[in-house]
Amino acid sequence: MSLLPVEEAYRRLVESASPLACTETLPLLRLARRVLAQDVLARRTQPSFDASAMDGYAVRSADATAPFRALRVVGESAAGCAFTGTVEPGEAVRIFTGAPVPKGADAVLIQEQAQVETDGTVRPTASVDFRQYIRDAGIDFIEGETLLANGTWLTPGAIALIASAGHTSLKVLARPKVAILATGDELVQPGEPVGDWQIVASNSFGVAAMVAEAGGEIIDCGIARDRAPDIDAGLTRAIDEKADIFVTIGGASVGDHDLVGKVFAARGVALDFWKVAMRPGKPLMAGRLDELTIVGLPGNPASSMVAATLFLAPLVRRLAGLPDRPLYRQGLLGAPMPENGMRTDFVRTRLQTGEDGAVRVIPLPRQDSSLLSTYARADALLVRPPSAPPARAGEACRFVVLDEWKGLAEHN
Ligand SMILES: Nc1nc2c(c(=O)[nH]1)N[C@H]1C(S)=C(S)[C@@H](COP(=O)(O)OP(=O)(O)OC[C@H]3O[C@@H](n4cnc5c(N)ncnc54)[C@H](O)[C@@H]3O)O[C@H]1N2
Ligand code: MOO
Repeated sequence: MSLLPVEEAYRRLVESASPLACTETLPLLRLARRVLAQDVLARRTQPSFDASAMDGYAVRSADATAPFRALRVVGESAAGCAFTGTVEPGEAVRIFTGAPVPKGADAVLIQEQAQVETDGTVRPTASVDFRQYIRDAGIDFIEGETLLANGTWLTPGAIALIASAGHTSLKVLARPKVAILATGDELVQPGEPVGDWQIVASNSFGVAAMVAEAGGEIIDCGIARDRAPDIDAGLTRAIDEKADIFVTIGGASVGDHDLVGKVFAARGVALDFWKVAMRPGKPLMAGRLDELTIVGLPGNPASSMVAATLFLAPLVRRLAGLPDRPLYRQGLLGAPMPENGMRTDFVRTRLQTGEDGAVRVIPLPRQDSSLLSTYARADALLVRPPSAPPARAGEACRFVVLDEWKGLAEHN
């Protein structure tokens, strides 16, 4: 099989995917980072009464025009406790922010513009306009109004709006379930004794963190030995647990112990592609087994993380119903780059924002795909297209931010 261009692999694996049909009903405190699976209509009007926007006095605006006369304070309206009488000419009602404006009053005189006399009356020191500092009933929303449409990504603001509109729980899209299986005789779980020739399985944890951030739910299938029945059992578990995506790590290349592809073939996985023209991450595999999407990540740590960044995380976001996040950004090369080979090179880099506001993309010194120390230090992947000619520092380039929080908080 020839190497598939990165863009074509993205089209096939990510762009062809659509949000899951599964929904669940969740309470307000669990709605963060979810996507609505229903329209949200206001169950009430907010505010349901004319409310004061300031602390002061509810007055008739005609009474607050020069020459100012003292007004008799006939009561108090506080938030949650209304004055039920009527403000007559020459009268005022002490009022606080959020409190109902009493009948008769048509403006709020802020207390900074009210002189309290020794006899308890108040004298305006400035005029107030008709309806000044009054929030009209329904100014935020009106009962029955559609506030949020099906498919909306629930931001903290949206969740507050939902609560205000009188809802306690809502229907949202289920999170895609992503089963992750590490493969390899050399792997031990973190915390287990590491024997001769062994290493700690690390990729599954990096990939799981990425999947969770993209809105997925993890099914940890642990480590499979380099034996077909072990890998097969992982796949069976993914199916039994109704995973939407089955991710394998390692065993994707051409070695005698790289069995993932063989197991998939034996199980009837329809392989869409194997091997993408990228470095690192070349032996990436994608296919389907009925409703299950299969993603075979390469084992080298940087390879699996880069492939997961470019394909798996966007796929999870798609299934979760989240908006696509633009992967590629523009910057300037922070160092000269040599001519590139046939695969798109994703170079682990630091980002630096100059005084001119431009983001400079600076390659880290050691790029071997086994190096997690380099990967973890990187902010971004510099994209070097296939066969790119040598480039000078300062030339325009594209890069992929590895972690939105780290990458953008520090550099945009
Ligand atoms: N003759 C060839 N050899 C290789 C080729 C090739 O085209 N021809 N491709 C190379 C490339 S590129 C990559 S990438 C690797 C990927 O190989 P696999 O996907 O089969 O990965 P493994 O061989 O299982 O492991 C590679 C490496 O990564 C370590 N590993 C595996 N899983 C984990 C894990 N969960 N956590 C941490 N580290 C892991 C493993 O111990 C190996 O050191 O193949 C090249 N070879
Ligand atoms: O693609 Mo491999 O990922 O070059 O190390």
